[in-house]
Amino acid sequence: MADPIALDRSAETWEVAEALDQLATDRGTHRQRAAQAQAYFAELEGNDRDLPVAPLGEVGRLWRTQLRGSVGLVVLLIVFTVVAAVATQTLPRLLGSLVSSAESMPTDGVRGLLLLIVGVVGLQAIFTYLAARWEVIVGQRMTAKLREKAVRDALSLPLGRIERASSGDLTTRLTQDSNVVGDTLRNDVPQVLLAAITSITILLGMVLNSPLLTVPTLLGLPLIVWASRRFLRRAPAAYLYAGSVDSRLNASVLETVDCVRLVRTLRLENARLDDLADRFQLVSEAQRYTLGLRLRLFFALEVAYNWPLVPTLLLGVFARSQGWIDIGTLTTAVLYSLSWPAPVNRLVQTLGGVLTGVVSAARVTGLDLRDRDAEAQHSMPPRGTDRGTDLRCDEVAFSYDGGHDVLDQLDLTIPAGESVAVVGASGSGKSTLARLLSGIAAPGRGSVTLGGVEVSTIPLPELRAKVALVTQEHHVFTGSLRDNIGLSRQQLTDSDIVAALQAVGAGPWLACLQEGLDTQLGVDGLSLSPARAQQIAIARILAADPPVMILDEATSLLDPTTALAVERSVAGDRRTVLAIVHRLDIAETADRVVVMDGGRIVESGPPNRLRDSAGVYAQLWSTWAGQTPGSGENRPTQGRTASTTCRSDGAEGESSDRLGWLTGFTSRCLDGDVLIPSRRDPTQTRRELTRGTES
Ligand SMILES: Nc1ncnc2c1ncn2[C@@H]1O[C@H](COP(=O)(O)OP(=O)(O)OP(=O)(O)O)[C@@H](O)[C@H]1O
Repeated sequence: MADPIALDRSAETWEVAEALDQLATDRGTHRQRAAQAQAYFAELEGNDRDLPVAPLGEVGRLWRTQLRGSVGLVVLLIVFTVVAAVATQTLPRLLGSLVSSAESMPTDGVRGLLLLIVGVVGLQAIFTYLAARWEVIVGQRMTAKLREKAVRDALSLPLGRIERASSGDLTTRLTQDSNVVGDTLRNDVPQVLLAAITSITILLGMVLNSPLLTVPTLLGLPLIVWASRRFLRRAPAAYLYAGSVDSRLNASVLETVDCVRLVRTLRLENARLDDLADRFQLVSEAQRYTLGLRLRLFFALEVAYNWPLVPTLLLGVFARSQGWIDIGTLTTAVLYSLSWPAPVNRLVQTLGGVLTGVVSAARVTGLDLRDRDAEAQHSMPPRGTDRGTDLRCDEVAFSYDGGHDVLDQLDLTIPAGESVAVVGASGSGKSTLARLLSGIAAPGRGSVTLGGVEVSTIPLPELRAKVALVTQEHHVFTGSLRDNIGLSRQQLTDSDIVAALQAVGAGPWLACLQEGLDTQLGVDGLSLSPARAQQIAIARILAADPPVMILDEATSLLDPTTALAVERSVAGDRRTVLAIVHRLDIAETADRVVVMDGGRIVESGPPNRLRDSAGVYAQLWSTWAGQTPGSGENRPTQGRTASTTCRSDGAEGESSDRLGWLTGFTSRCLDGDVLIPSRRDPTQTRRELTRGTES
């Protein structure tokens, strides 16, 4: 996979600026240019680690969806805003009338006018208050809905897509981008609305007062339009770019924090700081570019909206001297000219905020896009007739990102109820096979079926109910032990949960817990070792009782005896099981062993038959048996069990999981390609990691 950091580095700021300028001058509609900008950045990034960004046009759809159900509130908001703006703009006219008629009008008339002015000021204050209050109510409602939608979209993203994306990108969208959209909806959009309505009412008031004295203000308008258009041509792409590099900075910070122990163990602090500095450099360059765009806009607009005051005054004095207007009209025109810059200034100041919000909304809406992924097909009508739970691969080929085929002409049939152990060298394609069988990815060629139905076309809920994939990754949710297991299936009884825990060898340490299934886990609760967490992850799936289970080194952190017992429990009840294993004593317990090499199945058969033949498995076995003390012919390893002694706090004591913990920890950090900045040679670092693990 191309290195995103290296690609970013090659994109010097001037190149970005040049490309942005080019985009801005290209012909085409605003929407076409936004699409071009997105295509450009996709190319610049040269990888699909970032989640998709919705076309800017989609943002309107998102906001319309958010508005649904709040239309009444929005209408009220607009009414309050318009009334407040009109009241504000009536004041200069009333003051002008007061000035022009002060001498001629009787005292009662002046008093009436003064009362009217006081009334209008009161009206303006009340409606400004109501508008401000409604802005917060509407904004908060929409923000809450948006957050819910973003989290829902993130949770329903295809697994393959989440795996490809960096965690920083997803986190940035769910936190920072969602916050920005919320702020925009709560603050910037109402401000823009109020400023736009106020500007229009001022302009209308000016024209009604004196078309002649409106001319200087109108002369500034072309400059406003030109500067705004220029800004809007360049800004979307620039803000998109800024959002993207910001995500990468966050990803680096998150990953460093996530793997902080490993960073310390391997003394990678300086490498991580260098990586952060490089990414921060890109962020500050992008921010400098967007700041430059804003400053140029502000400068042009400052000139455009400040200059009418003096010409209006001069023109007004001249018109008065000619007797074309009275003193009240002149006063009103000057008051309008004085009040004109404020809303226009507010409009411009909040424009940058609105644009940032639109771009963040495009990034949040991007979570809703499901193109380019196998899982998109799960919404297609199922192909084939459902005939149970046998798994079948026919002439399957698969490649990652259009690279070489990592699975090639692979044929495999697993009848319902059979347990199959898959063994083979690292990189032979075992995990890829597991991903295809569990529907995370679809084959490039050939077919993968479950009970005769193409896996990639089975609706996701149905597929998830039938096939469970358990990997080395495990997670303990904050909550009770009961909740942690019970969330896999509704209406599980305590005895079901205990049975699932016992099936994964957790019985002894469960007995140590004073609060039993009520024991709180996670933050502020009992902290479990990774091996215990792995037991919980498997128990959770066992409790769900799916007819097909695919285990991808799912017991790697458990001690050998427990691992063996767990794999046997999983295969019980004639469940269909495909287990990827590195330890051959576990493979020996399967009905059949399948040996993979170079993306193909090179051997398949009962373990004892394969062991007695002179094939690949026999060689693997003799190597493994030679390296593993205690292993012997046809005899699974009697491994060391983690000694379980109850500690005073009710948790289990453990002695043999530490190496497993470090191995799991390092592999997690490496698997995500998270830890090693681009300038390091990954092979070298892997070697360092291995040394660190061994020592
Ligand atoms: N996300 C990915 N993107 C690109 N290539 C990948 C990806 N995942 C795996 N590969 C490549 O596909 C090939 C098969 O990998 P796979 O993980 O399926 O093998 P494996 O037999 O499970 O290896 P291991 O035992 O080390 O887990 C390898 O060459 C690997 O580098």
